[in-house]
Amino acid sequence: MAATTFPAETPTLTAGVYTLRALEPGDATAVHTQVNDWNVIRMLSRLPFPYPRDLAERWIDSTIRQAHEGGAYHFAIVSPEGAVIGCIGITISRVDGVFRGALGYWIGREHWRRGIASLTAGRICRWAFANLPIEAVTATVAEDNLASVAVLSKLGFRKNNTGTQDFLARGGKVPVLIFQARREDFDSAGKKETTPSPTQTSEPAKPRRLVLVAAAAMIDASNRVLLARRPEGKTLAGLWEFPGGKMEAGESPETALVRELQEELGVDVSRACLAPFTFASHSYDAFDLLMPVYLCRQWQGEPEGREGQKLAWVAADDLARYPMPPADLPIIPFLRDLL
Ligand SMILES: Nc1nc2c([nH]c(=O)n2[C@H]2C[C@H](O)[C@@H](COP(=O)(O)OP(=O)(O)OP(=O)(O)O)O2)c(=O)[nH]1
Ligand SMILES: [Mg+2]
Repeated sequence: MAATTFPAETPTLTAGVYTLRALEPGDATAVHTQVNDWNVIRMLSRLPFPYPRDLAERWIDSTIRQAHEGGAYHFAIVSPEGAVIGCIGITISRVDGVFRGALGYWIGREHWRRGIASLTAGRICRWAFANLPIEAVTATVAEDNLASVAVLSKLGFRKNNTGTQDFLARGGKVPVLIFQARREDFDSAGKKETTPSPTQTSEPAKPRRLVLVAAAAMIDASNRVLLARRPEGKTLAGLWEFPGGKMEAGESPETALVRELQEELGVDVSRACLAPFTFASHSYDAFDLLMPVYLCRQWQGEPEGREGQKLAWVAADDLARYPMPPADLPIIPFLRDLL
């Protein structure tokens, strides 16, 4: 089903001046030359040292297969000059029915200390949370890998556990730190309200911003509800929402919703077909959301994701399987009762 589908290919992404793209057989020489370096390989658990050239070829083949199977997405990090200077990837695992991604990367030694790991790891995590049905990203690093500990901490990962792991190149077990990040760690809007620090409490409280959003539960002839996946780059990326958007100055909620449904889905809805249903009210970190939700059973045109967002028609009983913004959760039981 849609909430658990994985892309069948590794996409091409940009991170600053770098391009992240699927590995190709022609990358084997660059991969081999750079990874076959004790300073790089000692931090990678599954790689032997010395690293044979044909292993680079076989590994690249396996990355292409893994992407087709939805098991892992590995990217070559390509410099503006077109050189492969490192690799980064997310490997998917499923524990107790919950998908997670394990982040792994290496950067060629000549390219260290330029922030490339932070930049590309942040990019891959944001892509993964917006596009894969994962709940968390983990990263396991050798305890003496201070550079990676700094990278992960800066990105918002938290140390979750410790352990030991076999490191092939070091010939035995090495103490490791296991870091984890969740979607909200990469998204300020999704973060829980935090307790202010003592210095903050002595400052006058900032006025809260109220954001008015109009949204629709569009329901088809089979009583399924239309959900849209918030695309990467927006707040709450990767979460499934009711189509809609912010009311602009001077707009009524209905006018805003008719406009948003045309812009986002390419459907024509008449105001008479919008029936007030319920509302959501939620305090996000940065603003208070007030969102009237309308029912809509009639429109013209076939809804399509005009802003690159994925769409899913979801039966009431399946709604809970689609991660939604916290503001929307109280609405689900109402929809279940209705449908
Ligand atoms: N449309 C919609 N927005 C929701 C839902 N739940 C929820 O918390 N929100 C929040 C997310 C955003 O902070 C805000 C809606 O903003 P938006 O980004 O969709 O606004 P928009 O369509 O006008 O897009 P933009 O032009 O501002 O990018 O409301 C929901 O079910 N539907
Ligand atoms: Mg919107």
